[in-house]
Amino acid sequence: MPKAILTLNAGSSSIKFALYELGGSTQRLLSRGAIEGIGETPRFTARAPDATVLESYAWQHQAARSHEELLQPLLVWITNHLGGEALAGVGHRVVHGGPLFHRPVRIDETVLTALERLVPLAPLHQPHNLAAVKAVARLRPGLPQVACFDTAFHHEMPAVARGLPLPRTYTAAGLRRYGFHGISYEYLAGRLRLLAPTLAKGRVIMAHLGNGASLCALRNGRSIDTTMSFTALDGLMMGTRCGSIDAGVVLYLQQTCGLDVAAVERTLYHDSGLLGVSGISNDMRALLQSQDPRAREAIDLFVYRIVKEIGALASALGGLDALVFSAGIGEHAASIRSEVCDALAWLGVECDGLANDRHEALISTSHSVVRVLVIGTDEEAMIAAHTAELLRKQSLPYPNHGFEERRAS
Ligand SMILES: Nc1ncnc2c1ncn2[C@@H]1O[C@H](COP(=O)(O)OP(=O)(O)O)[C@@H](O)[C@H]1O
Ligand SMILES: CC(=O)OP(=O)(O)O
Ligand SMILES: [Mg+2]
Repeated sequence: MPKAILTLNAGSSSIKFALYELGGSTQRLLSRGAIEGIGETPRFTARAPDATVLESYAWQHQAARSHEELLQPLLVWITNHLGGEALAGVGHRVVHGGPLFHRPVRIDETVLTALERLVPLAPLHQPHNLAAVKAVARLRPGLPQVACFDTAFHHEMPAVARGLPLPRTYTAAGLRRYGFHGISYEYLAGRLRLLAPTLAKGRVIMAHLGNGASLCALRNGRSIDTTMSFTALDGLMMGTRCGSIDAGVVLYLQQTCGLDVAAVERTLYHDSGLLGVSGISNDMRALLQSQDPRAREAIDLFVYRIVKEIGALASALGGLDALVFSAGIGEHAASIRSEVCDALAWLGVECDGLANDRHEALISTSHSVVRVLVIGTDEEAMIAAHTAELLRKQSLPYPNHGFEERRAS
């Protein structure tokens, strides 16, 4: 019976998963899927690598459901699908690793407690990431769980890129720039090394444009700066998040508009960005199809902020050799890519319209000083690789860890 790794990326409205067979030194994708519609009418879908549906299950009634209740059918399906209990471990996307965690780590009670303390630094993600960890610990005590961090890839950014110009008492307490989407950037850096090894050693900017959006500047495959910072609220405008904003706005919202802390958090994380500016949707597809001028205004601001931040990161890199688009918008929205590229003509970016419309891997012309690429990201594959590596290092079979100790006591 083959051993397998399950990856979980738990968010507020969905839990994305992937199942990999554990080979000698590689992992083979068996299935990918999601539990979607959490908080409304949840449904679970598992697909084969070719996207055919293997299993689909909808809960009967709309209800607030625990992660445990939501993950139970997934674990049962995995057991049946694999022909027995064959999971070797679960790898989680955990968005914030804070100052302590800068590589994947086996999760025990101590690790979990440390990660809980980071919830205020990633209120949109961390509580859901950790709820999935706790649910798996209850459903499958003894099953090894590994946390892979969005922040880890940026850990070695130069000190100047990590700094925040605040009094030392605060920076000493951990207030610094961390950066996110690192699992995605690590995957993309690996893909670029395979596709264009020489280019990968150069000055590269990657644009992860999904619901959350950020840019990463890489030199020789390593992050030297990124647009998100202490929290995943900084940098680019996003689906519902504002991105970089004058800190004075936060004071004004509280002091003059009378918003309390919870209302400020809701405004900046949930009600801003594409949704807030358009008043229509946080979904780029809906905005691109809309005739409403507010949709265009939101898209213009989204593109403008990307272009401006690319200029800033190109300065940090001292020039630019390659620009990589990725994630939902970056991989699929040709018009957004072409608007960004057109505005970067001064930097030597020249987009090939036909290649761009066809979503080809290389979308710059042969004259373009900067190579422009579209690379699909795969955070799940990266999490599976890290989880498998860590479990191998700790050599199978696994010793019992903190969760069981607590249960036994
Ligand atoms: N064909 C498309 N054209 C334009 N935007 C798209 C397309 N497909 C997906 N998107 C956009 O991608 C975004 C979601 O990106 P994704 O990487 O899936 O986000 P996340 O993983 O953070 O949920 C949404 O704004 C969605 O509208
Ligand atoms: C860190 C972050 O913004 O993640 P996501 O894009 O999944 O919301
Ligand atoms: Mg994502």
